[in-house]
Amino acid sequence: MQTYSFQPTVEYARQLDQEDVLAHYRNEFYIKPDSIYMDGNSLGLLSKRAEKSLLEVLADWKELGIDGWMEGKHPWFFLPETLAKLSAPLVGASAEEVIVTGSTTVNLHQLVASFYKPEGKRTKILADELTFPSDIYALQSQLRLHGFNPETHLIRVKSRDGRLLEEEDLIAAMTEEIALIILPTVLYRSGQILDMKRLTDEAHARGILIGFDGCHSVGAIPHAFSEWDVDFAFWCNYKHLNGGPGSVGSLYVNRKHFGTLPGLAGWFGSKKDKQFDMEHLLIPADTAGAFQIGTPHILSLAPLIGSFEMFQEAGIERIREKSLQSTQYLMDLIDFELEDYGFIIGNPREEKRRGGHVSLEHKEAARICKALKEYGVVPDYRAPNIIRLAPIALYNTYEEVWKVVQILKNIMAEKLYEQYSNERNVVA
Ligand SMILES: Cc1ncc(COP(=O)(O)O)c(C=O)c1O
Ligand SMILES: Nc1ccccc1C(=O)C[C@H](N)C(=O)O
Repeated sequence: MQTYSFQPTVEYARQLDQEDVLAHYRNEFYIKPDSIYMDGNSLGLLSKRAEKSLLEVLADWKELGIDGWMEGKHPWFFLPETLAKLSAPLVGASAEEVIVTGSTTVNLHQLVASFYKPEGKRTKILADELTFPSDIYALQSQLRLHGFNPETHLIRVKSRDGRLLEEEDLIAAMTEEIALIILPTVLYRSGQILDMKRLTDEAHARGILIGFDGCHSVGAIPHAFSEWDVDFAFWCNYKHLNGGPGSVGSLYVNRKHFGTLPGLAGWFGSKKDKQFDMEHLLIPADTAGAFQIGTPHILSLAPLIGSFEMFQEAGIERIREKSLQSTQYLMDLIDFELEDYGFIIGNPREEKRRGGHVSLEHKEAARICKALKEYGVVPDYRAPNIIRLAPIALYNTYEEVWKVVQILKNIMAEKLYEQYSNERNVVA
């Protein structure tokens, strides 16, 4: 890639597209004509390879029935492990430390049930006030199961500005009353990346275990969970990883914790060769596979085969490089074109603190999003005032980014958003 040096012209967007080493991946996705999809951070688009692997698994079911478990093109019995091997490099882990299973919220429940061990004064869980609500609900219910009051035992670190979290504030809250810390890798609204290494070091220096919710980072930025010595993590595969609505999620358990009994046990956590002995004594896998519960959702795993292959081929470093450049380009265009219209860029500007989406704030955000949809752009809205825009490295072009800003400028200049109510729809 040439050095990036912002110019506002469409010719410059086209030049960036010509230099884009990942450009050919766009043809591998189903892209709706006359629509610009900027929502791959919420639900990634379908790729032809994901469709193909799903159809292959369906064909195995059609042909083989029960024998698909061991004899299919992608033997179902090992699919969570096969997919773990393909995706472990995305989080900087070994294959055994990852398993593709459950969903984000279920995996959080499993990991808290396994690693939250209140003892003496150390009984509280530390999280933050900006985290995704499902995580908070899960933590509150886990505390209740242990007989604690979430009001006193779930500590939510405050944000100074309602957008970002300061690592110092998180560290200051790591007191001797904290047994476990759960934080996002990337915040779902502002797109801020937390310094996972620093937070892990500080937690461990105080004898606290730490786990991360990687929903908004895995597939968008590189991670080094094992090198950073993170205790555990969990994430979904339907956003940046394009696994399809409700596709199976993933979890990571640091190998130093192998052997920890799963808090929520089930027979798919067994050692593979023991599972069908059907003994009433669980012999757990000696890998992250131990944290599986029941039968894998094979049809919701299948698209991940094709999708993960693409990530392996494209490489997360190249994906991050393009993502950084296209979000920078988007911010530069916003600064240049939309100065007069009351927008605030709410994500951090520094490369090492920003994830894969731009968080654009405006008091009319809900209806600006409705107008964007009407004019062919798919953004997403997060109440009360955020428009999230994610140029995705594998399928969005720089010219699309350029067009999005032109469309937005027209919506603002002509006040086209005024035709809509400034309220969210049922799903965002
Ligand atoms: C950061 C974060 N955590 C948790 C969830 C919940 O995931 P799921 O509904 O797949 O359990 C989401 C998205 O839905 C999310 O963005
Ligand atoms: N699971 C969903 C189902 C329906 C609509 C959106 C979602 C999301 O994942 C939203 C996303 N977690 C977010 O960051 O807002």
